[in-house]
Amino acid sequence: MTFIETRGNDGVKPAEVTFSQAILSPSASFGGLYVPKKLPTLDFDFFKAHSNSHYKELCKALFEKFDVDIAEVDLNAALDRYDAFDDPNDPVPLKKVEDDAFVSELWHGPTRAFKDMALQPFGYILSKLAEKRKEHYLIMAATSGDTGPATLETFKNASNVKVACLYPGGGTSDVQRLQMVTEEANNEKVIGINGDFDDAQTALKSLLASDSFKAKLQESNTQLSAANSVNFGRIIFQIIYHVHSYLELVKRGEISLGETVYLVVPSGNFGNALGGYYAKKMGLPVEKILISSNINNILTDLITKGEYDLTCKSLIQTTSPAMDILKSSNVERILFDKFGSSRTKQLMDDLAENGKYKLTHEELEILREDFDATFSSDEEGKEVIAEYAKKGYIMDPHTATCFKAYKNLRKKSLKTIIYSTAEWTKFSPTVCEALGREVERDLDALKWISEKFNVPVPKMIAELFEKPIVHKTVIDKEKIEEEILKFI
Ligand SMILES: N[C@@H](CCOP(=O)(O)O)C(=O)O
Repeated sequence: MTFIETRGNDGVKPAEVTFSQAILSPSASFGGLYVPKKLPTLDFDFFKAHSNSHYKELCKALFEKFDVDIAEVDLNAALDRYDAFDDPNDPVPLKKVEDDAFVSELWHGPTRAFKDMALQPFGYILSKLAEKRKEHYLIMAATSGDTGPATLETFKNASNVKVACLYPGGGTSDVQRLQMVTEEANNEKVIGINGDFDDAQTALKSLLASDSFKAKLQESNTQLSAANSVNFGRIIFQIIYHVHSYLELVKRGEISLGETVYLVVPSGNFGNALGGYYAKKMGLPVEKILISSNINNILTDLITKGEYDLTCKSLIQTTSPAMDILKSSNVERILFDKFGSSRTKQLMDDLAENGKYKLTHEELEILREDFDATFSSDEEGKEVIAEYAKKGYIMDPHTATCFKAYKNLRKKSLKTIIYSTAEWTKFSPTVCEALGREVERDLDALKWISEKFNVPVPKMIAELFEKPIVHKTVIDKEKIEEEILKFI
């Protein structure tokens, strides 16, 4: 399997690269992204053969289909990281919350968010590749709260790798921030910026595309890669759990093989939704992917009106900070898949030059064949948290946004998989507030919810509040490059 570029080729970069090249050097021509040249197909026999497979076996089978240039022994070792999840036999539990709705809990890994599903094995693979090639990499990450901790965790003390993690100062939950600023590994640097996630990700993308920055890194014998979902190494792992959750429904007799389902995906940078889209395109029986957002609802506008307009929006802080994003990376991969590289480049150029683009009526119709979208306010999210807490199910504010999509967007009465992207423990004050109790400190909120609903607080979250703050740097975005170079 080779990978091609969403905005076409500039004649300087190779027009096609292998998987390992794409993940080590994820910046494609004209600031584009790498995508598979041709997606493999998953047929009825594949699904039947894997209806009882362990999650790791399914991963291996999917990697085989993608035919990527990663040694089997390394893939196996990477997948062994799922053994440290809450239940190694079932790393992605599926919980029934309604007769026709099932929550796929993607957060049972070490940092309690879905990012671990991809970043745990991806971190092993990337560091192993670097080691084997005797190369050294700076891995950059921009985070609105969950990617940062997961990146730091997967690469801590890894060989041949350093990490620079950018987070918006004041733009994450306390637990998310503590997960980052208490990280002690000496190959990692955490940098708060005076700005929002879009500023952090814009800085990351411009450094990825900057020849002068890369030349400066070269002086320290270092190359540049990224841990965000701009890197296809993240996306490949984010296809698998969609297939797994579907097969789990079949296994439980909730659906028969071939029956279509809805997927409801809380979305910011769109990597999780893209994984669902690729799974659908490869053959997973999915009726539609329903996108849920918070009031930073640019994805809703795109999918319902065909408009992507940054000029009339500014980023608003919400109680679901991981989705406080307006410049959503992976929409570009969908545009490429639907409309090809020259149209994608045109739309991305429009966005860069004018801050907006508009799809034609026909293009919108094509997009809506696979997607529909809606958004929830913080208040609506809290109502959902309270409603399901009464039934004994505690969820985080990102997952809560999904229920409006589940209730309002389905045109057919099909079974529905709702993706839960983070554990409630990362947002306990919001959950407490939703349940009618005001608390000031995370620790009090964690204790109260845990006792009242008999849900555990994982050790890594409880311990955070005792740990020393290691990373105190908070800078203006103009200083990011300088700060990173000091660390290399
Ligand atoms: N929601 C993310 C933002 C980065 O997304 P990614 O999937 O591209 O890494 C976060 O929580 O950091």
